[in-house]
Amino acid sequence: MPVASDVSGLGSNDDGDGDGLPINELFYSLQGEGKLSGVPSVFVRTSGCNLRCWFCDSYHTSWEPTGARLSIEDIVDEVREYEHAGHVVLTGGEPMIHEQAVPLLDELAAYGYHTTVETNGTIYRDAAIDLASISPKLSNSTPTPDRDPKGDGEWERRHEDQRIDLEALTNLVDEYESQLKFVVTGADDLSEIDTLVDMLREQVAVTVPDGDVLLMPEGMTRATLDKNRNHVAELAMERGYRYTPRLHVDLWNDEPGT
Ligand SMILES: C[S@@+](CC[C@H](N)C(=O)[O-])C[C@H]1O[C@@H](n2cnc3c(N)ncnc32)[C@H](O)[C@@H]1O
Ligand SMILES: Nc1nc2[nH]cc(C(=O)O)c2c(=O)[nH]1
Ligand code: SF4
Ligand SMILES: [Mg+2]
Repeated sequence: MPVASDVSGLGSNDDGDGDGLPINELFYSLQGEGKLSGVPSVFVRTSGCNLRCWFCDSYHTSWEPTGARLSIEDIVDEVREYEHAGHVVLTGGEPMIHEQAVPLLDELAAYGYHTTVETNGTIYRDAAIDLASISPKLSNSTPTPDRDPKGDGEWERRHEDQRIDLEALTNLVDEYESQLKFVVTGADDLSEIDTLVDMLREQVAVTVPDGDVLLMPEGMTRATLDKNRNHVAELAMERGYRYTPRLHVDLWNDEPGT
């Protein structure tokens, strides 16, 4: 199976061939997004991303990546401390930029965990993934100079060039149980989503039901979600796609470690 080789964009968190993974945070919460919303889960958040969405709710994994390198063994030991959790969510940043995500997922599978990987869908890896939670990035995510949180649009071109990789998306959808989770900012996004879903349906060997296409309101705070969620819910009803809440934001706003 092909593996995307360009995993650049790590900045200071480039893990090369080193052992372990740069971890930004590890915490226990409820899965807040997607088909498994509400399920108690341990979150392992890697640092570093190959994209730069202007709205990224995990700024310290993308725009300013920070984290400590932990061995696979130490990560698994920490996960196992949360004895009520049978689900692990590997997220980031972009977890699939890290080659060491594969042995981590193997080890978690060996302990019997259900694994969800939250990914932007630009990199395919052959790994022990029970649910590929794919969030392809629409043009609404591009850090144009007017909405760059850090600079003057230096990442605009690179983000735009890399945000969709149809081959990686096809492999992810063909090889894993999956959901396509789009961040929606308005009605204009729907034609872009329809076009991408149609293109994918032509490429993949499996069926992609409308129920596996999820619309998620943009918003890293409760206040922003209050403005966006009803409109996005109505768009999901109109189109027959599924709506996903951001349960963690509803419950805990933007508190870290939730
Ligand atoms: C921080 S990302 C990490 C995983 C991966 N890089 C990705 O984008 O899918 C986790 C999830 O949060 C979503 N997300 C990030 N910022 C958001 C925002 N402001 N509003 C809604 N969803 C957001 C992403 O689309 C993704 O589904
Ligand atoms: N509770 C909770 N659920 C989540 N689902 C996906 C998340 C992510 O950041 O990938 C996330 C998160 O950060 N918190
Ligand atoms: S792809 Fe994910 S982690 Fe990377 S900038 Fe976008 S939302 Fe943040
Ligand atoms: Mg999050």
